[in-house]
Amino acid sequence: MSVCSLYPALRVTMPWSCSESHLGSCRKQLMFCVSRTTARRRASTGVSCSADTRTVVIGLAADSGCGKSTFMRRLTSALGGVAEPPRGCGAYSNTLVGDATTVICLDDYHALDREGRKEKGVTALDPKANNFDLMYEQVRALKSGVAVEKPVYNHVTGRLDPPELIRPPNILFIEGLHPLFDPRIRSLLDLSIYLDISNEVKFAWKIQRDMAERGESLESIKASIKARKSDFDMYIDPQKQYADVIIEVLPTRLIPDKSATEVLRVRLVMREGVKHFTPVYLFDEGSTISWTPCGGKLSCSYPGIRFFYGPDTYFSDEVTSHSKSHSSTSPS
Ligand SMILES: Nc1ncnc2c1ncn2[C@@H]1O[C@H](COP(=O)(O)OP(=O)(O)O)[C@@H](O)[C@H]1O
Ligand SMILES: O=C(COP(=O)(O)O)[C@H](O)[C@H](O)COP(=O)(O)O
Repeated sequence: MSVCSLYPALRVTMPWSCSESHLGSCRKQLMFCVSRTTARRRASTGVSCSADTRTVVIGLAADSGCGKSTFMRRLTSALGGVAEPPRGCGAYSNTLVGDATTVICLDDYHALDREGRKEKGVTALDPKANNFDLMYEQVRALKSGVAVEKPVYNHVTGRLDPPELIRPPNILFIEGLHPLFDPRIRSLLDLSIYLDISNEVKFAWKIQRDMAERGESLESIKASIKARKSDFDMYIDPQKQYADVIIEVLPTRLIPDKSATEVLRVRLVMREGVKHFTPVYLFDEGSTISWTPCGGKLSCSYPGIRFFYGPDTYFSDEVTSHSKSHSSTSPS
């Protein structure tokens, strides 16, 4: 392979692209934000790279329940083929292999299993519970074209299963709690993404997922959220300062009486000057656009859609803000 490009996926409207079917159902509000200087370059978003011999590595960081797996499923399918666990792996593999992509979940590098964390009184978010040396060695090996035997963390038993073979793909995603935590691992990343989901939305997503899919009770989920809060603030949230792309999901400001988890606002921030990454601008580079369509033409209550693109700041960096609001109920 000589060139790879991710244009459709990293246009990243994430799961909420503005399609006709979404416009009709009126549930979410979107806002995108891109850096001002990168916005000057060209109209399409993309990662491109010459990759004759090496694997492109993309990190996706977020807390539990923030949509990492959902995002990865969508992204890998957009990049070709149905991403599935590797052939011959155990039943509880956390890995997804697609035509050009492999997604590994960094939970597999937990150094302490569930019992071990309990004994030591640490959460999975604590760096002490994770083996960053091995994570670094294996991501580095894959990036340089060498297959690895990666551990597997079994989320059902809470223990480590036998390792699985991971071959170097064209594009390797490393998703999890800490892809941007260790500077050695950051240095291996060609692109980094942070999903910054506001507490209201994150907890609603996590509670519904953990109850439906992981058999947890509401009380135990709430207790776990509480127990993890300080480690989230200390070890997970600060990673966003290193991300090239930040996707914020926040409660709406459009409809004050709607519940925060029904109507969402999304802001996309893209840093400038990232090698091989060409962020998006809307309509006309460097311009400011604000658009609110006529409510009478929407199938939802006015203003169901709001769209904005213009200057903004992120961690003191000047960025340009894209905002697009529309409504949709489908999460992914
Ligand atoms: N883009 C989205 N829009 C709406 N809901 C979402 C979205 N992404 C995730 N969710 C909800 O959040 C839950 C947790 O998402 P998941 O991808 O499993 O998170 P993570 O892998 O970060 O723990 C999902 O079951 C889904 O209900
Ligand atoms: O925070 C996470 C990440 O999972 P996710 O992002 O998929 O929620 C999990 O709590 C730990 O990996 C420990 O796993 P467990 O709680 O199963 O022991």
